[in-house]
Amino acid sequence: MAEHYDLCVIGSGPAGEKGAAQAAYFGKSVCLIERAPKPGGAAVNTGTIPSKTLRETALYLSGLRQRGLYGVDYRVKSDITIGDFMHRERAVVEAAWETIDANLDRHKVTRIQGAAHFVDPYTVEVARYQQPQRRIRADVFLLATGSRPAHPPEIPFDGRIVVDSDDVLSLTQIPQRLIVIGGGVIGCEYASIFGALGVRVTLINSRERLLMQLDADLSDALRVELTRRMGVQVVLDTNVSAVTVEGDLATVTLSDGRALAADCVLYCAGREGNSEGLQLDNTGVKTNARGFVQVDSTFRSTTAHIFAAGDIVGFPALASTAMEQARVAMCHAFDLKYKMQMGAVLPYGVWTVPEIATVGMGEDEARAKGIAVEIGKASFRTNPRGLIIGDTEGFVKLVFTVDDRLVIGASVVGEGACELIHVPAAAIHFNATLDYFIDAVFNYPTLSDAFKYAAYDGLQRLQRRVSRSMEARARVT
Ligand SMILES: Cc1cc2nc3c(=O)[nH]c(=O)nc-3n(C[C@H](O)[C@H](O)[C@H](O)COP(=O)(O)OP(=O)(O)OC[C@H]3O[C@@H](n4cnc5c(N)ncnc54)[C@H](O)[C@@H]3O)c2cc1C
Ligand SMILES: NC(=O)c1ccc[n+]([C@@H]2O[C@H](COP(=O)([O-])OP(=O)(O)OC[C@H]3O[C@@H](n4cnc5c(N)ncnc54)[C@H](O)[C@@H]3O)[C@@H](O)[C@H]2O)c1
Repeated sequence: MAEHYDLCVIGSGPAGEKGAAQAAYFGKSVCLIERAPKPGGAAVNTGTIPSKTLRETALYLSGLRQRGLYGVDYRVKSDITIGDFMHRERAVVEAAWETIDANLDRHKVTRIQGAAHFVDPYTVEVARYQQPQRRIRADVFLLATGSRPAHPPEIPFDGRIVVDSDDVLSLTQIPQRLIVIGGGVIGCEYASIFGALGVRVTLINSRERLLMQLDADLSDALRVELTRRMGVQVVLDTNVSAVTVEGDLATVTLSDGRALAADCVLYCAGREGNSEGLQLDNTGVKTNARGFVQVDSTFRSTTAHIFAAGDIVGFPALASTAMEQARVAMCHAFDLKYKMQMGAVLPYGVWTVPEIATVGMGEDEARAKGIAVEIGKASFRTNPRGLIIGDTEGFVKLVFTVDDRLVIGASVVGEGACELIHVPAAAIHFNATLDYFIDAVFNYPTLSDAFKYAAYDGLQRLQRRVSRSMEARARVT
């Protein structure tokens, strides 16, 4: 006979864990099914936490973060092994497993290990390793099965020489030459990490800039830093026409005919939704061509009692948003009148070297939409804290409307960007104008203080606009 729960969650990544905890907190009986032996999904096991830990390790061991202080030759360790590189990653991942286990136990969530699929809209069957299948019935389902790296058939993935962002964590040695295909977030982050370790990295992107979703000045700053500080060769506006492997050597042929050789190729050009094994055709839940589940603004799928959150619904596909989407979904599923919508102001952090973070509307997007905006910028070069920590290339940028000086966007490039961005995020949430940054007092010496100088710069740019239009009017009359 099938067991029955108020809620059945499939997947224990950020969306599954937080959705389960949300419903359980409000007294619902919850069962969580996870096919992997450990919880946490891509965020803990293959994506966010491993890559961010490796970044810290690479920055520490290479001494890159301190080179602004002690010179370009500064190094903590010269022969970095894969063991050095991976040691801390394992420790952090294991600590994250414990945190998730404790959270689910505290909320009395029933855990089942196995791969779930639907047999009808209210019943899933769980295939378990060397154990009998188990049937679960529930009033509400949360699909939180995440995404996986896209594997185009023409790329000869072998998990050793041609790898995706999951396999890269199992490399047995640090490559000497690495080709990264894809200048999106994953490609740029791993190019930074391996570049910091001293690996000869070539980063290939089919688009004309890295991280096309960012303002051009931000992605240009990243390209310049990758090239200048880490010797990464950035190839833009170029497609890959073939990847071949012979012995221990990979060759990547570019659309312009060039052939590049390397001992490792990391392919990271997009992800697709983990929906195909769920047998959603037994439920009426609709997906798109890339396997992402269609949901409305409450994260309800095309079948009323089945919700979906996190990477399985596609954009923005971040751990940060996955958790919130799942909480919102559960509030609607059980009418909890608690958190009925996502926050409107979503920060976005990219853990490249340098770190980049944005919030709200970018300058380029605002101008493309015909919104009259001005910007204000301040460099870490003239910021005392920037000088102290040796980050003189970083900067902050505010985007605001010309008419009423309403701050609609902000970005930060440099040390601490992903933390600093929460300052303008709060300002945008509370509809602050530029005057907030003019009036606020910031600790000294801090990088946050740069926002005040960005606001001053914004005022000066506004003033120059007024002067220019007065001069133009004077010329006409
Ligand atoms: C390299 C990399 C770096 C990243 N860095 C960041 C970052 O810095 N910041 C950020 O916010 N986001 C980052 N992300 C994105 C983030 O990891 C994902 O957005 C997040 O993990 C999505 O959470 P989720 O719960 O939707 O899915 P996942 O974390 O993918 O979890 C889904 C779970 O469902 C399980 N599952 C799938 N199918 C079944 C089934 N049929 N039965 C049972 N279980 C099943 C899987 O085993 C998995 O454990 C990164 C991703 C990658 C790949
Ligand atoms: N810091 C973070 O928040 C973070 C970090 C990593 C991943 N993620 C998540 O993972 C998702 C997937 O990231 P991604 O980098 O794999 O994909 P992406 O879609 O962000 O970027 C893919 C890039 O590869 C390029 N490309 C595609 N095919 C190519 C080819 N044949 N040759 C050369 N270039 C090619 C595309 O033009 C694009 O610029 C992100 O959208 C994000 O949601 C987030």
